[in-house]
Amino acid sequence: MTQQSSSNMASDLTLSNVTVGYDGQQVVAQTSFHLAAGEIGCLLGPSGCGKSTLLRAIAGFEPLMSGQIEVAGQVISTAEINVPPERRQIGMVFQDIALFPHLTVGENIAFGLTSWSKSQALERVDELLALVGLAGFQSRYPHSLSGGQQQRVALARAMAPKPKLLLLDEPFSGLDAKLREELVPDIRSILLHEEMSAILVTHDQMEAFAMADQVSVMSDGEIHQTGTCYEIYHRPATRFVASFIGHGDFLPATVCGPNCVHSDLGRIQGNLHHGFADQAEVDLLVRPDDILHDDDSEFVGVIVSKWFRGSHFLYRVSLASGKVVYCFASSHHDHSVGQAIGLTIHLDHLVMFNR
Ligand SMILES: Nc1ncnc2c1ncn2[C@@H]1O[C@H](COP(=O)(O)OP(=O)(O)OP(=O)(O)O)[C@@H](O)[C@H]1O
Repeated sequence: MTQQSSSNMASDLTLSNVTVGYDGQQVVAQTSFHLAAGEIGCLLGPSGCGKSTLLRAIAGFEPLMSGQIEVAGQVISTAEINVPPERRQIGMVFQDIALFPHLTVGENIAFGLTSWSKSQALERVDELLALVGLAGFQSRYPHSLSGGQQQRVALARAMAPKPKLLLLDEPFSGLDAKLREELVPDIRSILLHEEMSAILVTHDQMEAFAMADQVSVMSDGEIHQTGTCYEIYHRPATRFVASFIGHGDFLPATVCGPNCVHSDLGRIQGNLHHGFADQAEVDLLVRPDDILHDDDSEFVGVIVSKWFRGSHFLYRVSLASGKVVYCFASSHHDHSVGQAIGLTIHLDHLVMFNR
């Protein structure tokens, strides 16, 4: 069989009430999400929450206890059906890069192209090397490449046969922070260029934000929320998502109308209905970017700690009540711990949870 070199047809992925476990013990329970064709999804959560287990189930390495997985409308896993991994047309990239050390870069990338004609395989290798920024590296061996270059080759190898879906299991965690920051957006562009649907597993939210169109936030074997990066940060569906994503504090507050709340920050009028009853006692989520330093404001807080972040300062400030919150300030506003600074509140959509 010869393979056409036409562009990849991206596939969608649907998980419906998927439960997976080991030795009869559930590890991931009743998880559902849909990833549109050509999009990059992310499973984000703390260590041990079941991200890799779910990814391995999608790849076909773990059978389902119940539920269903579909790729491009075709059912590949249920409790009764388990299409073998090699017949799923799903590519994988792992944290431990695992290139074949005795094969050249070109041979590594061509490894899954045995059913392609030689000329098409060579063309595909050249195309991918150019795409991952390693044109001319065909004859090099893996040991002569940097970690970042090896990860690019691993990506090219996984993409070479044009899989329906690419699974990336913490592929950047072995790389240093600077390299990761450079590589992650590049890999996103490469996947978009190849129109390849992909799922990234990570516990690093900055990586998720830089890479994903859609993030599923997991804890203890459950997906708490699937949404865009903006949604999971600004509209967290659960307390766990609110605390796990970004910095933030919960302030005790009392509802004072359909889009109004009263707390230690005073009375705040939001711009969206929050859905809580009048006078309800709630916890209000306050992010660093909700409280800005403003020299002209009479509402003050006392700095209890500070971090210089280059473009800005992140302060922890104590309010009159003793509650401590984050405050965001431009990096020119270098104040000392113990100093009182003016604050303005920029909370327009109110995120609240029952107390
Ligand atoms: N082969 C296995 N047999 C039994 N239990 C397992 C097996 N693999 C994983 N587990 C357990 O399943 C749970 C979820 O593990 P999993 O590796 O899916 O989590 P994770 O979110 O990917 O964690 P990490 O980010 O640390 O890799 C953990 O409690 C783990 O100990």
